[in-house]
Amino acid sequence: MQVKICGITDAAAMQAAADADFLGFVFFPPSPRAVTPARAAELSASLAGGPQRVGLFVDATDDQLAETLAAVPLDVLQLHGEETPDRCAAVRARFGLPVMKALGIASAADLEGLAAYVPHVDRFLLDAKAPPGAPLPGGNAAPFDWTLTAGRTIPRPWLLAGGLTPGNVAEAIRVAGAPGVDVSSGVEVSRGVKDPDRIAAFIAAARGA
Ligand SMILES: O=C(O)c1ccccc1N[C@@H]1O[C@H](COP(=O)(O)O)[C@@H](O)[C@H]1O
Repeated sequence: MQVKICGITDAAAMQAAADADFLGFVFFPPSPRAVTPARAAELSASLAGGPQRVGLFVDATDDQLAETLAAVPLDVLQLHGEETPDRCAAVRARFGLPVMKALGIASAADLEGLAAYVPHVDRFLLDAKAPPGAPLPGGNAAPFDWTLTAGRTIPRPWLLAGGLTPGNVAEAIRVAGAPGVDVSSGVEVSRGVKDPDRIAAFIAAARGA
């Protein structure tokens, strides 16, 4: 079971998430979890081995990606906007890093859309679609119907995201058949502020599922 804790902004959250497989830094300024590349580098400096560092970008330009990567070493690029398969291929080729493509899922038809991405991405992150009027394309504490992925073969490694919490993650894994999970809001005390105890509880619940 792979676990990603997304939207890390402080050292206490970094420490609590040290047992996760992936840590996410949000490089999308409108997010309450956004960090500068310099801040992410500072936080990363305390990481000896351990989780892979994921940079979350939303329709980023090559310049933004290059500037970020010049400041902070990242292991995975999470593309959480409207990036097309061709754009994923171009990012992967130019920056030489694994690409995790986030896609909003609301129906079985949305899952059919994964096929076009398969040759160009290394992993999927299946999230809810942003609720109407939401200011962010993700990180909205919104779940999708977990039965949509039940019994289906997803043609790449994948993480389940959207509205997960320490209290529902075990059930989500069971129903969705997910091999990994990703959380942001569900381990926060207030929007954008992570709670180390909830992070630890989430990792334990996911691993125990
Ligand atoms: O977390 C954010 O602020 C964010 C901003 C823009 C795009 C994606 C974002 N977060 C990602 O969304 C999933 C689901 O979040 P939540 O657990 O429902 O709050 C999260 O795991 C991030 O990968």
